Amino acid sequence: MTPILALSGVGKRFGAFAALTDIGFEIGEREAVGLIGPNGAGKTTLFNVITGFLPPDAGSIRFAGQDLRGMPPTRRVARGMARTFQTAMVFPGLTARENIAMAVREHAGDGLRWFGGGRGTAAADDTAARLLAEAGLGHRADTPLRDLSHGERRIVDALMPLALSPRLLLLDEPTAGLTRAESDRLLDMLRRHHPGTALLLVAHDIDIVFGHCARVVVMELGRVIRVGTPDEVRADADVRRAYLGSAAP
Ligand SMILES: Nc1ncnc2c1ncn2[C@@H]1O[C@H](COP(=O)(O)OP(=O)(O)OP(=O)(O)O)[C@@H](O)[C@H]1O
Repeated sequence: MTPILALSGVGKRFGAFAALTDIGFEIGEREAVGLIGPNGAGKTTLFNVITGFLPPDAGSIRFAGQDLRGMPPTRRVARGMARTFQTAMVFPGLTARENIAMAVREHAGDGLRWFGGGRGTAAADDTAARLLAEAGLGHRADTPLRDLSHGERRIVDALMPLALSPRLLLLDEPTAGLTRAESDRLLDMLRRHHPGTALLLVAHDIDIVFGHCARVVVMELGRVIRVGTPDEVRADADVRRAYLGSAAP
């Protein structure tokens, strides 16, 4: 089967500094893949290259079989590649449901008419309510974003791109600042209610990555040093040296 994402020989330099060198790995349809590595390994740079915010200098990136060279981020999103919501389309004074409904309508090309109560408002509202209920936040749907806890906000952040029903969701530290229980709940929700969405998950907490991803890509100094199952990665001497330190994970 064609992988949803396939990287081959991807490189990125900042001047003389090689931030990414010869990056290659694949993500299967519906697969959850973790991306770990010490600070400065190049994880965020790789995210930006995959999503089109930075052009690579070398290599190819294919999404569902299509070469993404030169494709702007908005077209990548339209084709089913989403990342944690980073635009200004978040309104602290509006409720959780209203914010997510706006993301749904934005995706449907109907964003600005939201204010006028245009067509599709009820459907978008229903989708938002369903997403919140699935995430265990149904009781907070009518709470303004600014009144949610940090953990609840992170869950809403992750729900915004799900409004796009993406084929691939890239999550850069979605669990930062969450308790282990909140992190597990967020990732369980993603896998249970959105099994058709493949994930690329960056998280500093390796237990979260090992616990929720079928395979793990390990980066060090801009290179992939290992791709394997959590057990394989845990047992790998290079990974221990590079990322995990001398202590066994
Ligand atoms: N715009 C830039 N110009 C120059 N160097 C950059 C730029 N962006 C990133 N770098 C460098 O590229 C390297 C990789 O950074 P990146 O943020 O991708 O790593 P990371 O694995 O995400 O790290 P962290 O876990 O700390 O977020 C770092 O040495 C960083 O200083």
